[in-house]
Amino acid sequence: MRAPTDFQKPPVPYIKGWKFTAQSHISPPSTPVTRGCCQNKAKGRKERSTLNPVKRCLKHPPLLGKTEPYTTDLEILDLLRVGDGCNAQVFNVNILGTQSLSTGSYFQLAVAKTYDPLYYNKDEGYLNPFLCVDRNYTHEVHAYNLLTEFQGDLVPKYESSRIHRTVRLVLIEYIEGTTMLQAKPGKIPRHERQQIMKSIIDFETRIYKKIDIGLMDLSPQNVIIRPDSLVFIDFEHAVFNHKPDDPIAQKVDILPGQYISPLIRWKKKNHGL
Ligand SMILES: Nc1ncnc2c1ncn2[C@@H]1O[C@H](COP(=O)(O)OP(=O)(O)OP(=O)(O)O)[C@@H](O)[C@H]1O
Repeated sequence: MRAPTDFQKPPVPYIKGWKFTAQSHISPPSTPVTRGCCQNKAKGRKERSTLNPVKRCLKHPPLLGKTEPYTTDLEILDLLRVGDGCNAQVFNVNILGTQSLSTGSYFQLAVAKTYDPLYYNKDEGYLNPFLCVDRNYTHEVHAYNLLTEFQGDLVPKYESSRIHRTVRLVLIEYIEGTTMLQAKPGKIPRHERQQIMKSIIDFETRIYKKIDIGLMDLSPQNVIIRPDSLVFIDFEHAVFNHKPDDPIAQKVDILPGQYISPLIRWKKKNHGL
């Protein structure tokens, strides 16, 4: 048996200037979230040590969904988060042209978030990359669909879900600003910092109460600060219907399937903020 690191992977193809065509794709429903649902079982761990990563990707194609015949040509402009080991490959793209029947307005510049299992190796094999990218893609798409009324304001506008070869991606609006993680709190007056925290709790509460989305990854890197507003990104860990899909997890006091005042939920919970 070989160590997984003995296998060579092709270099990450997402580089500045690369042009590619992506096809319209309708995501399958969001995958159920149950305890350990994305963990690698013994079989997966063995396969990771015995099979070349490219062959593994071919063996485990993403969930099917529905591919549509409309294509978009894209060119990578800037890399936002790209590399082997990243959860998703995130970069800015120029939309060169679209062959589409849709009359929706397309923006010229978009963020492409690409769920490529070949470069997903978080937690050194503890998690199964194929189950993770299926979960991440389907949950992100489902969340944006539910968040329609917030798009262009509290969350980026959502353009479409796409497929490039066998890899899934979403195109969303680019938001100019600084993530809360990059911001220097010492340079922001206290009342503004308090207003930021209030806006975060208000948003989380509104979507939890109104459209049944639980944000499991609400953290500083997922809040973009603009001069006069906040924009929230990254919904791949969102859960729906106020509860995980697991009977055991449902008994745990985090998402009991009913509305709870934010005063109570935020008192106990560590959101990493
Ligand atoms: N719409 C956007 N506009 C501007 N920057 C963005 C946008 N989407 C993502 N980014 C940048 O790319 C980074 C990674 O994006 P995102 O959080 O969606 O990816 P991720 O792989 O889920 O990240 P993580 O590993 O933190 O969960 C963000 O922290 C942000 O800096």
